[in-house]
Amino acid sequence: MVQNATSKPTACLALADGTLFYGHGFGATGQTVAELCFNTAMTGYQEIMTDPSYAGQIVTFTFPHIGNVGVNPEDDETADPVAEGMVVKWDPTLPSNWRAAEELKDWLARRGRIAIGGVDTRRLTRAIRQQGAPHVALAHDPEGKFDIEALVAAARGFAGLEGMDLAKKVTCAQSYRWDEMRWAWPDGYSRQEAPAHKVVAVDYGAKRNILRCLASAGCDVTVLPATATAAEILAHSPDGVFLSNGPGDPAATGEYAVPMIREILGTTDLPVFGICLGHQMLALALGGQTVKMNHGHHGANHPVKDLETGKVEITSMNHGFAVDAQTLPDGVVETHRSLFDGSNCGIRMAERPVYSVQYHPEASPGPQDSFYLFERFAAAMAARKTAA
Ligand SMILES: NC(=O)CC[C@H](N)C(=O)O
Repeated sequence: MVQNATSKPTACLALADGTLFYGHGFGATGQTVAELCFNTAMTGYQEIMTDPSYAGQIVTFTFPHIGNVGVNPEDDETADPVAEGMVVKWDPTLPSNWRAAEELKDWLARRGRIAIGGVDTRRLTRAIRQQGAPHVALAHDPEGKFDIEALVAAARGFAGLEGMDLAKKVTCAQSYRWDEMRWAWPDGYSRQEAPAHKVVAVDYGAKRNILRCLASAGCDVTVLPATATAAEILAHSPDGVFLSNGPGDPAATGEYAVPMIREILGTTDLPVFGICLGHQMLALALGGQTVKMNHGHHGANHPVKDLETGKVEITSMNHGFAVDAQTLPDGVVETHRSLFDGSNCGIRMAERPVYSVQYHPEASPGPQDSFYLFERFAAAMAARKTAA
Protein backbone atom coordinates (compact mmCIF):
# COMPACT_ATOMS: atom_id res chain seq x y z
CA MET A 1 0.00 0.00 0.00
CA VAL A 2 1.44 3.40 -0.93
CA GLN A 3 1.41 5.86 1.98
CA ASN A 4 1.27 9.59 1.40
CA ALA A 5 3.58 9.53 -1.56
CA THR A 6 2.52 12.59 -3.52
CA SER A 7 5.33 12.19 -6.01
CA LYS A 8 7.26 9.13 -7.11
CA PRO A 9 8.48 7.22 -4.02
CA THR A 10 12.25 7.21 -3.63
CA ALA A 11 12.36 5.39 -0.31
CA CYS A 12 10.69 2.31 1.11
CA LEU A 13 10.40 1.05 4.67
CA ALA A 14 9.63 -2.66 4.89
CA LEU A 15 8.47 -4.24 8.14
CA ALA A 16 9.29 -7.88 8.79
CA ASP A 17 5.57 -8.76 8.56
CA GLY A 18 5.56 -7.49 4.96
CA THR A 19 3.90 -4.10 5.58
CA LEU A 20 5.41 -1.45 3.29
CA PHE A 21 5.61 2.32 3.71
CA TYR A 22 6.71 4.31 0.68
CA GLY A 23 7.92 7.89 0.84
CA HIS A 24 10.61 10.34 -0.21
CA GLY A 25 14.20 9.48 0.56
CA PHE A 26 16.65 12.03 1.92
CA GLY A 27 20.11 11.77 3.43
CA ALA A 28 22.25 8.85 2.29
CA THR A 29 21.18 6.39 -0.39
CA GLY A 30 21.35 2.62 0.01
CA GLN A 31 19.76 0.19 2.42
CA THR A 32 19.90 -0.56 6.13
CA VAL A 33 18.26 -2.92 8.63
CA ALA A 34 17.39 -2.19 12.26
CA GLU A 35 14.80 -2.34 15.00
CA LEU A 36 12.16 0.37 14.62
CA CYS A 37 11.04 2.60 17.49
CA PHE A 38 9.10 5.84 17.81
CA ASN A 39 10.12 8.97 19.70
CA THR A 40 7.51 11.50 20.82
CA ALA A 41 9.85 14.45 21.57
CA MET A 42 8.83 17.69 19.85
CA THR A 43 12.38 19.04 19.76
CA GLY A 44 15.91 17.70 19.66
CA TYR A 45 16.01 15.52 16.56
CA GLN A 46 19.74 16.11 16.22
CA GLU A 47 20.47 15.04 19.80
CA ILE A 48 18.24 11.99 19.31
CA MET A 49 19.95 10.95 16.07
CA THR A 50 23.39 11.25 17.74
CA ASP A 51 22.46 9.55 21.04
CA PRO A 52 24.69 6.43 21.03
CA SER A 53 21.91 4.48 22.79
CA TYR A 54 20.08 4.43 19.42
CA ALA A 55 22.67 2.20 17.73
CA GLY A 56 20.86 -0.58 15.87
CA GLN A 57 17.58 1.39 15.72
CA ILE A 58 15.68 3.51 13.21
CA VAL A 59 13.70 6.31 14.82
CA THR A 60 10.16 7.27 13.78
CA PHE A 61 9.49 10.85 14.85
CA THR A 62 5.85 11.31 15.86
CA PHE A 63 6.26 15.11 15.79
CA PRO A 64 5.63 16.03 12.15
CA HIS A 65 7.98 18.99 11.61
CA ILE A 66 11.45 17.58 11.68
CA GLY A 67 14.46 19.30 10.12
CA ASN A 68 13.02 22.80 10.32
CA VAL A 69 15.82 24.15 12.54
CA GLY A 70 18.64 22.42 10.64
CA VAL A 71 21.66 21.02 12.47
CA ASN A 72 24.70 22.59 14.08
CA PRO A 73 28.05 21.33 15.40
CA GLU A 74 27.26 22.01 19.09
CA ASP A 75 24.20 19.79 19.42
CA ASP A 76 25.81 16.44 18.56
CA GLU A 77 25.69 14.01 21.47
CA THR A 78 28.62 12.09 20.00
CA ALA A 79 31.10 12.59 17.17
CA ASP A 80 29.63 9.88 14.96
CA PRO A 81 26.11 9.30 13.71
CA VAL A 82 24.45 6.59 15.70
CA ALA A 83 20.77 5.91 14.94
CA GLU A 84 20.56 3.84 11.75
CA GLY A 85 18.00 6.05 10.09
CA MET A 86 14.93 8.21 10.52
CA VAL A 87 11.27 8.20 9.50
CA VAL A 88 9.32 11.47 9.37
CA LYS A 89 5.90 12.71 8.37
CA TRP A 90 6.83 15.75 6.28
CA ASP A 91 9.76 16.14 3.93
CA PRO A 92 12.07 18.62 5.72
CA THR A 93 11.79 22.21 4.59
CA LEU A 94 14.68 24.68 4.42
CA PRO A 95 15.96 25.29 7.97
CA SER A 96 15.00 28.50 9.71
CA ASN A 97 17.17 29.09 12.77
CA TRP A 98 20.16 31.32 13.49
CA ARG A 99 22.07 28.33 14.86
CA ALA A 100 21.59 26.18 11.75
CA ALA A 101 24.92 25.39 10.11
CA GLU A 102 23.67 22.72 7.72
CA GLU A 103 20.51 21.14 6.37
CA LEU A 104 19.39 17.89 7.96
CA LYS A 105 19.43 16.04 4.64
CA ASP A 106 23.05 17.01 3.87
CA TRP A 107 24.17 16.19 7.41
CA LEU A 108 22.53 12.74 7.16
CA ALA A 109 24.05 12.13 3.73
CA ARG A 110 27.51 13.09 4.97
CA ARG A 111 27.09 10.71 7.87
CA GLY A 112 25.76 7.83 5.79
CA ARG A 113 22.30 7.82 7.37
CA ILE A 114 19.10 7.10 5.42
CA ALA A 115 15.82 8.93 6.02
CA ILE A 116 12.31 8.66 4.63
CA GLY A 117 9.75 11.49 4.58
CA GLY A 118 6.09 11.55 3.64
CA VAL A 119 5.19 8.58 5.83
CA ASP A 120 1.93 8.25 7.77
CA THR A 121 3.78 8.17 11.08
CA ARG A 122 0.57 7.76 13.09
CA ARG A 123 -0.24 4.52 11.31
CA LEU A 124 3.37 3.41 11.63
CA THR A 125 3.42 4.23 15.35
CA ARG A 126 0.31 2.11 15.85
CA ALA A 127 2.05 -0.75 14.07
CA ILE A 128 5.08 -0.37 16.35
CA ARG A 129 2.84 -0.45 19.44
CA GLN A 130 0.93 -3.48 18.16
CA GLN A 131 3.87 -5.47 16.86
CA GLY A 132 6.39 -4.42 19.51
CA ALA A 133 9.47 -2.73 17.98
CA PRO A 134 9.45 -4.46 14.58
CA HIS A 135 12.53 -5.38 12.62
CA VAL A 136 12.67 -3.33 9.43
CA ALA A 137 14.66 -2.60 6.29
CA LEU A 138 14.86 0.95 4.92
CA ALA A 139 15.96 1.65 1.35
CA HIS A 140 16.57 4.97 -0.43
CA ASP A 141 17.01 4.92 -4.19
CA PRO A 142 16.68 8.16 -6.22
CA GLU A 143 15.50 6.00 -9.16
CA GLY A 144 12.74 4.53 -7.00
CA LYS A 145 13.71 0.93 -7.83
CA PHE A 146 13.05 -1.43 -4.94
CA ASP A 147 13.34 -5.19 -4.67
CA ILE A 148 10.50 -5.61 -2.20
CA GLU A 149 11.01 -9.32 -1.57
CA ALA A 150 14.67 -8.75 -0.78
CA LEU A 151 13.78 -5.81 1.51
CA VAL A 152 11.26 -7.83 3.51
CA ALA A 153 13.74 -10.73 3.69
CA ALA A 154 16.41 -8.32 4.97
CA ALA A 155 14.03 -7.08 7.68
CA ARG A 156 13.26 -10.69 8.67
CA GLY A 157 16.97 -11.47 8.71
CA PHE A 158 17.77 -8.79 11.30
CA ALA A 159 18.75 -10.61 14.48
CA GLY A 160 17.25 -8.03 16.85
CA LEU A 161 18.71 -6.22 19.82
CA GLU A 162 18.18 -9.00 22.35
CA GLY A 163 21.53 -10.55 23.18
CA MET A 164 23.37 -7.81 21.28
CA ASP A 165 26.31 -6.00 22.88
CA LEU A 166 26.56 -2.71 20.97
CA ALA A 167 28.48 -0.79 23.64
CA LYS A 168 31.78 -2.07 22.26
CA LYS A 169 30.83 -0.52 18.90
CA VAL A 170 30.14 2.99 20.20
CA THR A 171 32.49 3.34 23.18
CA CYS A 172 35.62 5.53 23.02
CA ALA A 173 38.79 3.86 21.72
CA GLN A 174 40.93 5.41 24.44
CA SER A 175 40.45 7.13 27.75
CA TYR A 176 40.17 10.92 27.82
CA ARG A 177 39.48 13.80 30.19
CA TRP A 178 36.24 15.79 29.91
CA ASP A 179 36.05 19.34 31.24
CA GLU A 180 33.40 21.14 29.19
CA MET A 181 30.46 22.33 31.29
CA ARG A 182 26.86 22.92 30.39
CA TRP A 183 26.26 26.35 28.94
CA ALA A 184 23.16 26.71 31.09
CA TRP A 185 22.31 25.29 34.49
CA PRO A 186 18.70 25.43 35.65
CA ASP A 187 17.60 27.68 38.47
CA GLY A 188 17.99 26.18 41.90
CA TYR A 189 21.07 24.16 41.01
CA SER A 190 24.58 25.34 41.67
CA ARG A 191 27.16 25.18 38.96
CA GLN A 192 30.63 24.40 40.30
CA GLU A 193 33.41 26.28 38.59
CA ALA A 194 36.29 24.28 40.11
CA PRO A 195 36.13 20.48 39.98
CA ALA A 196 36.12 18.97 43.46
CA HIS A 197 35.68 15.26 42.77
CA LYS A 198 37.53 12.80 40.56
CA VAL A 199 35.04 10.70 38.64
CA VAL A 200 35.68 7.82 36.28
CA ALA A 201 32.85 7.62 33.76
CA VAL A 202 32.65 4.26 32.01
CA ASP A 203 31.58 4.93 28.42
CA TYR A 204 29.05 2.41 27.10
CA GLY A 205 27.89 5.06 24.62
CA ALA A 206 27.86 8.20 26.77
CA LYS A 207 25.99 11.30 25.68
CA ARG A 208 28.11 14.45 25.85
CA ASN A 209 25.53 16.27 27.90
CA ILE A 210 25.86 13.72 30.71
CA LEU A 211 29.59 14.47 30.86
CA ARG A 212 28.80 18.22 30.82
CA CYS A 213 26.33 17.78 33.70
CA LEU A 214 28.91 15.85 35.72
CA ALA A 215 31.50 18.58 35.08
CA SER A 216 29.00 21.30 36.02
CA ALA A 217 28.20 19.48 39.27
CA GLY A 218 31.89 19.69 40.22
CA CYS A 219 33.39 16.51 38.75
CA ASP A 220 36.79 16.15 37.15
CA VAL A 221 35.77 13.49 34.65
CA THR A 222 37.99 10.81 33.13
CA VAL A 223 36.17 8.71 30.54
CA LEU A 224 37.24 5.07 30.15
CA PRO A 225 36.25 2.56 27.44
CA ALA A 226 33.39 0.11 28.11
CA THR A 227 35.72 -2.83 28.72
CA ALA A 228 37.65 -1.05 31.51
CA THR A 229 38.39 -3.41 34.40
CA ALA A 230 37.89 -2.54 38.06
CA ALA A 231 41.70 -2.34 38.44
CA GLU A 232 41.95 0.11 35.51
CA ILE A 233 39.19 2.24 37.01
CA LEU A 234 40.66 2.24 40.51
CA ALA A 235 44.11 3.12 39.12
CA HIS A 236 42.67 6.62 38.61
CA SER A 237 41.93 6.89 42.37
CA PRO A 238 38.38 8.11 41.70
CA ASP A 239 36.05 9.59 44.31
CA GLY A 240 33.10 8.08 42.44
CA VAL A 241 32.27 5.85 39.46
CA PHE A 242 29.71 6.74 36.81
CA LEU A 243 28.10 4.12 34.52
CA SER A 244 26.83 5.64 31.28
CA ASN A 245 23.88 5.07 29.01
CA GLY A 246 24.40 2.97 25.90
CA PRO A 247 22.79 0.81 23.20
CA GLY A 248 21.86 -2.85 23.02
CA ASP A 249 20.94 -5.50 25.57
CA PRO A 250 22.15 -4.82 29.14
CA ALA A 251 22.52 -8.56 29.74
CA ALA A 252 24.93 -8.85 26.78
CA THR A 253 27.09 -5.85 27.74
CA GLY A 254 26.73 -7.00 31.33
CA GLU A 255 28.77 -10.10 30.56
CA TYR A 256 31.89 -7.99 31.03
CA ALA A 257 30.47 -4.90 32.78
CA VAL A 258 28.62 -6.69 35.59
CA PRO A 259 31.73 -8.46 37.00
CA MET A 260 33.52 -5.08 36.93
CA ILE A 261 30.64 -3.36 38.78
CA ARG A 262 30.48 -6.17 41.35
CA GLU A 263 34.21 -5.84 41.99
CA ILE A 264 33.91 -2.07 42.50
CA LEU A 265 30.99 -2.61 44.90
CA GLY A 266 32.73 -5.47 46.68
CA THR A 267 36.15 -3.90 47.18
CA THR A 268 35.39 -0.19 47.68
CA ASP A 269 32.84 2.11 49.34
CA LEU A 270 32.81 4.50 46.36
CA PRO A 271 29.60 6.29 45.36
CA VAL A 272 28.28 4.84 42.09
CA PHE A 273 25.78 6.54 39.79
CA GLY A 274 24.28 4.96 36.66
CA ILE A 275 22.04 6.21 33.86
CA CYS A 276 19.90 4.01 31.58
CA LEU A 277 22.16 1.16 30.38
CA GLY A 278 24.29 1.94 33.45
CA HIS A 279 21.13 1.65 35.59
CA GLN A 280 20.21 -1.68 34.03
CA MET A 281 23.70 -3.11 34.52
CA LEU A 282 23.90 -1.87 38.11
CA ALA A 283 20.60 -3.69 38.76
CA LEU A 284 22.06 -6.85 37.19
CA ALA A 285 25.21 -6.51 39.32
CA LEU A 286 23.04 -6.22 42.45
CA GLY A 287 21.17 -9.43 41.56
CA GLY A 288 18.16 -8.09 39.63
CA GLN A 289 17.03 -8.95 36.12
CA THR A 290 16.20 -6.99 32.96
CA VAL A 291 13.48 -7.61 30.38
CA LYS A 292 12.85 -6.48 26.79
CA MET A 293 9.89 -4.08 26.65
CA ASN A 294 7.19 -4.19 23.98
CA HIS A 295 8.00 -0.89 22.29
CA GLY A 296 10.09 0.84 24.96
CA HIS A 297 10.03 4.45 26.09
CA HIS A 298 11.41 7.13 23.78
CA GLY A 299 10.35 10.72 24.37
CA ALA A 300 10.80 13.89 26.36
CA ASN A 301 7.63 14.05 28.45
CA HIS A 302 7.55 10.86 30.53
CA PRO A 303 6.23 11.34 34.08
CA VAL A 304 8.21 9.50 36.74
CA LYS A 305 7.35 9.34 40.43
CA ASP A 306 10.04 9.61 43.06
CA LEU A 307 8.67 6.99 45.46
CA GLU A 308 10.61 8.45 48.39
CA THR A 309 9.35 12.05 48.13
CA GLY A 310 6.14 11.56 46.15
CA LYS A 311 7.35 14.20 43.71
CA VAL A 312 6.75 13.73 39.99
CA GLU A 313 9.49 14.53 37.47
CA ILE A 314 8.91 14.96 33.76
CA THR A 315 11.75 13.11 32.14
CA SER A 316 13.52 12.34 28.91
CA MET A 317 13.58 8.64 28.07
CA ASN A 318 15.15 6.29 25.58
CA HIS A 319 15.13 2.63 26.46
CA GLY A 320 13.85 -0.65 25.07
CA PHE A 321 14.83 -2.80 28.04
CA ALA A 322 13.80 -2.34 31.67
CA VAL A 323 14.70 -3.55 35.14
CA ASP A 324 12.13 -5.98 36.56
CA ALA A 325 11.51 -4.47 40.02
CA GLN A 326 10.14 -7.81 41.27
CA THR A 327 13.61 -9.31 40.94
CA LEU A 328 15.42 -6.73 43.09
CA PRO A 329 16.93 -8.43 46.15
CA ASP A 330 16.69 -7.24 49.77
CA GLY A 331 18.89 -4.25 50.37
CA VAL A 332 18.03 -2.71 46.97
CA VAL A 333 15.25 -0.12 47.03
CA GLU A 334 13.06 0.87 44.08
CA THR A 335 13.24 4.69 44.11
CA HIS A 336 11.42 5.76 40.94
CA ARG A 337 8.57 4.39 38.83
CA SER A 338 7.04 5.33 35.46
CA LEU A 339 3.57 6.82 35.73
CA PHE A 340 2.87 5.65 32.17
CA ASP A 341 3.18 1.91 32.76
CA GLY A 342 4.53 1.37 36.28
CA SER A 343 7.89 0.12 35.03
CA ASN A 344 10.97 0.61 37.18
CA CYS A 345 12.78 3.93 36.75
CA GLY A 346 15.30 4.02 39.59
CA ILE A 347 17.02 2.00 42.32
CA ARG A 348 19.48 2.52 45.15
CA MET A 349 21.31 0.40 47.67
CA ALA A 350 19.59 0.85 51.01
CA GLU A 351 22.72 1.63 53.01
CA ARG A 352 25.14 3.06 50.43
CA PRO A 353 25.34 5.95 47.94
CA VAL A 354 24.97 3.59 44.99
CA TYR A 355 22.03 4.50 42.78
CA SER A 356 20.81 4.76 39.21
CA VAL A 357 17.91 5.88 37.04
CA GLN A 358 16.37 4.49 33.87
CA TYR A 359 15.64 7.90 32.39
CA HIS A 360 17.95 10.69 31.19
CA PRO A 361 18.46 13.43 33.82
CA GLU A 362 20.79 15.26 31.40
CA ALA A 363 17.79 15.65 29.04
CA SER A 364 19.19 16.79 25.68
CA PRO A 365 16.52 16.90 24.53
CA GLY A 366 13.99 17.20 27.31
CA PRO A 367 13.01 18.83 30.58
CA GLN A 368 15.49 19.72 33.30
CA ASP A 369 13.61 18.37 36.32
CA SER A 370 16.13 15.72 37.25
CA PHE A 371 19.46 17.56 37.42
CA TYR A 372 19.40 17.05 41.19
CA LEU A 373 20.73 13.54 40.57
CA PHE A 374 24.09 14.96 39.48
CA GLU A 375 24.24 17.14 42.59
CA ARG A 376 23.32 14.12 44.71
CA PHE A 377 26.31 12.24 43.27
CA ALA A 378 28.64 15.18 44.06
CA ALA A 379 27.18 15.44 47.58
CA ALA A 380 27.76 11.69 48.15
CA MET A 381 31.41 12.06 47.13
CA ALA A 382 31.79 15.11 49.40
CA ALA A 383 30.21 13.24 52.34
CA ARG A 384 32.56 10.28 51.88
CA LYS A 385 35.57 12.61 52.00
CA THR A 386 34.29 14.34 55.13
CA ALA A 387 33.74 10.99 56.83
CA ALA A 388 37.29 9.80 56.01
N1 LIG B 1 19.54 5.01 26.77
C1 LIG B 1 20.05 3.85 27.13
O1 LIG B 1 21.07 3.77 27.81
C2 LIG B 1 19.37 2.61 26.62
C3 LIG B 1 19.69 1.36 27.39
C4 LIG B 1 19.36 0.07 26.65
N2 LIG B 1 20.12 -0.05 25.45
C5 LIG B 1 17.87 -0.01 26.36
O2 LIG B 1 17.48 0.09 25.23
O3 LIG B 1 17.06 -0.15 27.23
